[in-house]
Amino acid sequence: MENGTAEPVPRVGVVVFLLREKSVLLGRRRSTGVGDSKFALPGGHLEFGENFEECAAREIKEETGLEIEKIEFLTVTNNLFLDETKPSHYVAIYVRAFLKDPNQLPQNLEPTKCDGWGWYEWDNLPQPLFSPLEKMVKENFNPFPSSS
Ligand SMILES: CC(C)CCOP(=O)(O)OP(=O)(O)O
Ligand SMILES: [Mg+2]
Ligand SMILES: [Mg+2]
Ligand SMILES: [Mg+2]
Repeated sequence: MENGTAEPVPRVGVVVFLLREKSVLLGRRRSTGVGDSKFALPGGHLEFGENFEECAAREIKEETGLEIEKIEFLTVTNNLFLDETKPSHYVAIYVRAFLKDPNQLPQNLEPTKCDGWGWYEWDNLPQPLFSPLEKMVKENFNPFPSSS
């Protein structure tokens, strides 16, 4: 069917593994959409005209106030949320990044969408995880540079 109807279409999200030593930044989502009350990486919808790095930096700034650098593409996953009250379909572009200032603290700038941000050891992640991240962890995905 043509897209003129209210038919849902796949959307693109850029999701950021913001790394600090052996930890990643996670926040518990308060979402009217997908992943409500699950721990998830920061990130969001790719907006028209952005490249992946621009989207990552913008979403991190919007959500946490943090300035990031060394943004690098890692992988892409196809995520179907067909059982949700409002079915959705996201292609998730995963990047990793680092803090420009390692001492900068995250702020919760969107308290209606997130309970707050925290650094969590990759080997000791909180539960429950947002399903796309849960799947990557179960498949032993490693977001860290090989040298680390
Ligand atoms: C679900 C995810 C892969 C893409 C959308 O992320 P999000 O709901 O955090 O989007 P926004 O930050 O843009 O509101
Ligand atoms: Mg956002
Ligand atoms: Mg977001
Ligand atoms: Mg957004």
